[in-house]
Amino acid sequence: MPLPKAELHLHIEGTLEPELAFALAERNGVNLPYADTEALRRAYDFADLQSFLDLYYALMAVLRTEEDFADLADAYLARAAAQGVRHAEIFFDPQAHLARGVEMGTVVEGLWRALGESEAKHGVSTRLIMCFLRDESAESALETLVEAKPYLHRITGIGLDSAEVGHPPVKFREVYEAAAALGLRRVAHAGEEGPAAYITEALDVLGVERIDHGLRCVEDPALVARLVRDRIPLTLCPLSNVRLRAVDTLADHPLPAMLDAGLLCTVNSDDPAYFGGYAGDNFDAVHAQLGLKQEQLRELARNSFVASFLDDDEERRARYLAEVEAYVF
Ligand code: HPA
Ligand SMILES: [Zn+2]
Repeated sequence: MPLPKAELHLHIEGTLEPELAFALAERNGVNLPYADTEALRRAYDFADLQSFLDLYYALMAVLRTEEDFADLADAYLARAAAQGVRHAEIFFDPQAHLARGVEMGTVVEGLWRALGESEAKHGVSTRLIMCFLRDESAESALETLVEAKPYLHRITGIGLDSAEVGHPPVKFREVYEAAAALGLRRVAHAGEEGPAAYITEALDVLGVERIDHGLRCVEDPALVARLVRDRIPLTLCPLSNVRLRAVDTLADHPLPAMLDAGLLCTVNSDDPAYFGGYAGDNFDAVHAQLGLKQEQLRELARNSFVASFLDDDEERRARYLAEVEAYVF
């Protein structure tokens, strides 16, 4: 039995495995410019975040109907459950779908078909987090929030993703204020490729409660001290960092030093279909290649539930935390 954990940094569009991409392409009459799944997998050789994002957005062409989004999410939840994920807070990128003529309702209700039955079917509780694309305009983000208003009963929070450098958090001040006024929780990607200053800005200007990635905080000791003091969670994604060349090899990843510094680190998969592994695979990799001890893996699992948005269900959080403490490696 795998270690129980929460996954807090997971883009549902990044769980599109080549096999499902081809199946959905056929169902929807979409032509993919790859001969087969092997040829597609060979394209997963990324130089940086942008080269990944180009393929990530292109493959979304196969996602058209509620059924497609439901199948995508259900496949993820089945895989996650098999790797010990008990709770998943799932990102989605509505602008990438709206731009292709797929409506907000198709995306949210499609995802919800799978999320709504996830507990009964997979034993995984879920939350949905709507991300804005930071390389799109602030106006577009505000319009997207308006489009989402009929579906806010399904959406726990907002996030910020896509190309980071040159798109600082302050660009999205207004939409984060509007979302806060609507009672939405706030997170943002910061310090993946962008500088540590973007992490500080996300905290100060956007009022985020968690930082997605946050890897580059290590370049700013005063920021590290603040993150430790304020118990700000970081949703790290080790295998993603290797595949997108944020670190040279997994052995170079600062996770052990970050844990030693007292940072509230969590380990997540980001875009598992593209980056070589789901949540449990990331835990296995930091154990095998970064030398994290079993008790450090338990700390990461504990942190994942502490950092989760289970504040509306403390009884459940306590149950999950008890599972972590009782786990025998
Ligand atoms: O790792 C990521 N970083 C930024 N944007 C993203 N969108 C999907 N995955 C990512
Ligand atoms: Zn991400």
